[in-house]
Amino acid sequence: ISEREDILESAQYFMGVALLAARRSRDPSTQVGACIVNEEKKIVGVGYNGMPNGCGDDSLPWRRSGDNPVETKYFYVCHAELNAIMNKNSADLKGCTIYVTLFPCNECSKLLIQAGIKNVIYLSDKYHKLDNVIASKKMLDLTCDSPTEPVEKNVVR
Ligand SMILES: O=c1ccn([C@H]2C[C@H](O)[C@@H](COP(=O)(O)O)O2)c(=O)[nH]1
Ligand SMILES: [Zn+2]
Repeated sequence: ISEREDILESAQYFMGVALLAARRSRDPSTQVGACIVNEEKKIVGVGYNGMPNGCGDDSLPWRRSGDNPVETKYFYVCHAELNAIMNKNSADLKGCTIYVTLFPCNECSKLLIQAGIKNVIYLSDKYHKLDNVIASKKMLDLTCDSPTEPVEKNVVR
């Protein structure tokens, strides 16, 4: 029997899990998935962006803009990274790697850092010009073991 040559590399596999999680998101504009992996390369938490538990899928707004910010999604939505941390099935996340389909915002980076996550591998960096993402990168550069890395898009999709 000949050896298979198209086996997924582990980074592609974990980003694939993050992409699958993102498909659960009800956000009409940006769906984000996150997959946290420990040092033994085991998945310990998965999440996607969504409204808080118990708030009901249609009770809060999904719109991006409006005269009243209370009528936009931003005050309500739980980010994928927060949900991946909250869904963790392991006591602690020290030394873990997170695979995330969108570069984490500053608030998520603070959570990742405080949880002990040491590597961030991402797919899209579409908000790289925003101040919150610039600040996020500064914090991750100071705390991560290796520089935050993009995954080759064409290999994952
Ligand atoms: O670190 C992050 C940053 C953003 N998200 C989520 C939050 C929102 O649901 C979308 C962003 O919506 P836009 O319409 O593109 O502004 O992404 C996240 O989960 N993690
Ligand atoms: Zn965030």
